[in-house]
Amino acid sequence: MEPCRLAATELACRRGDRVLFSGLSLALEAGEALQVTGPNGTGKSSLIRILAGLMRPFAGDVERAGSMALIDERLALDEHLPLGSALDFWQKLDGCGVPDAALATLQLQGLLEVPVRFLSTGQRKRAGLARLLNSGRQVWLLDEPLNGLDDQARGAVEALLALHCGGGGIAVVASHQPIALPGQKTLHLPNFTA
Ligand SMILES: Nc1ncnc2c1ncn2[C@@H]1O[C@H](COP(=O)(O)OP(=O)(O)OP(=O)(O)O)[C@@H](O)[C@H]1O
Repeated sequence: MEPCRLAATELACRRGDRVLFSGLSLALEAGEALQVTGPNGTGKSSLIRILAGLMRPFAGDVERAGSMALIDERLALDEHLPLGSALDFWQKLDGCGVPDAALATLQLQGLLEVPVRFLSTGQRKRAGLARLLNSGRQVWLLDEPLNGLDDQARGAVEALLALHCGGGGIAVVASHQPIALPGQKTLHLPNFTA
């Protein structure tokens, strides 16, 4: 697999009539992780969507190499299927299953028979992370991955991020909560407020 890379040059983001940030550049190579911090409304989610290619920046460019995955509050799993079947659906498309060890780390093994719509907030978040692992993508863009998680699950997410980057992946994590990341690089969005 080719090494992945994610770089942004002189990005600006406008929402409505407001420029949220400008002059923002970043560069991540294989194995690196970045936490994006800032108070509510500073544009963390907007930056993640720009990096994903889902939103056009007001100015600047994004350079992407490698396969990408985005996790936000929307759970891309069929609400009517048991969790195991909902994950299997994507496994068939992606050709990449969730390793048993990851299911155990995310404490999902006992929930595979439960319909997705019955999962609690934290369980839904963990299911979304299983879907992420299922996709086998190189560049992870995670929008508030710790929301709703208990301490044990937070530790699991940190462990999965360390494994992912240790294996040559890249992670960008938008979070207003502290999170342990390999290298512990931080980009504080208010520093780029226009
Ligand atoms: N479609 C839109 N049109 C106009 N303004 C928008 C639009 N979407 C978001 N915004 C505004 O852009 C700003 C940044 O939103 P964004 O969701 O990127 O912030 P955030 O830092 O992720 O916030 P939070 O920590 O609350 O998740 C907010 O003030 C929001 O109201």
